[in-house]
Amino acid sequence: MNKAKVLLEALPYIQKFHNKIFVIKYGGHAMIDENAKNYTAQDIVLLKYVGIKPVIVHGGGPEINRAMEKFGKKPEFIHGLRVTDEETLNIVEMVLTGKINGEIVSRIFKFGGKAVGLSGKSGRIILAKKKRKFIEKDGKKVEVDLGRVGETVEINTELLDILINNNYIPVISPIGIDEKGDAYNLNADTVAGDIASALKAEKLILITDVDGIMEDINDPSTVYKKLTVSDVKRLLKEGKIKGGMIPKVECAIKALESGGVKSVHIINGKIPHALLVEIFTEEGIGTMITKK
Ligand SMILES: Nc1ncnc2c1ncn2[C@@H]1O[C@H](COP(=O)(O)OP(=O)(O)O)[C@@H](O)[C@H]1O
Ligand SMILES: CC(=O)N[C@@H](CCC(=O)OP(=O)(O)O)C(=O)O
Repeated sequence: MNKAKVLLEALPYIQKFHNKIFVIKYGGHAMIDENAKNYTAQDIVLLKYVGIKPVIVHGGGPEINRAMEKFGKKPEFIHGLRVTDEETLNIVEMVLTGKINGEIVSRIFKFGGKAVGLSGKSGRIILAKKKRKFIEKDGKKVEVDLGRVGETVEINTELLDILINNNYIPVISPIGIDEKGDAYNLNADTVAGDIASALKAEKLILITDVDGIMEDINDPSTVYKKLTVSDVKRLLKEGKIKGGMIPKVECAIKALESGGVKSVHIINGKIPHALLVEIFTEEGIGTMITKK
């Protein structure tokens, strides 16, 4: 394709999204190598340069697993949530806030962007409380103790508004704080959805390691380009959406139905510049979910 044509195709989208907030959740599975990390950071910087306001929420599940193993601890998950004892919480904060957050900030800086690294504790962005989790056992609902796993009580946008309005790119780790000042480990997808709703974001973009939501999880050619909330609810009921994709679509539904977010996108961070292709082309590259 003619290079100028490619750029011109982006023009209506650049106009449409000027000054709009995009919350981008950068998942641990998408942070695979230097190239993939560079593409994502470059795309975020370009979004900022064309007048979009990106806000980054990151995960880092695989790196937390590796760190836990180094400390002789075995990662354990219940319905996709990491069982988090005190020692694990320290490892989670060390890896997410202490390492990955700073790396993303540096990489954005390397490509010309001004990012500010924060945990959800900073400025009390994520007011959290302990999450109570119930599972089905022998046909009965029983409570399981996930330790220091939290859920959002409230997102405080004050600090984020200041940063966004002064042209910074906030980069947030999914650690919350409760009224007493205790820290909690939260699922990064859920946090991204909550922050997107609180900021009244135009888009919530989830960067992961699969091409989008697939009809058949083993066949990438079955990726859905566009889905509505009711399509997603049907796929959930049919058991076609599993594992780590469940919290993603749950937060997508919540952000679209009650958060005022216009669209949620699930894209593959391993594809070069997937973010730009999804946002600035008609056909996109991943799955776009809308309310109707
Ligand atoms: N219908 C589906 N379409 C695509 N992926 C699916 C589907 N159902 C389950 N998945 C799984 O969800 C995973 C993405 O979630 P997860 O591993 O938690 O990613 P991340 O670390 O990026 O948050 C995929 O790798 C895939 O195995
Ligand atoms: C409670 C809980 O499970 N928290 C997650 C936080 C990181 C995360 O969500 O990372 P990904 O997006 O890379 O999966 C965890 O400890 O792994």
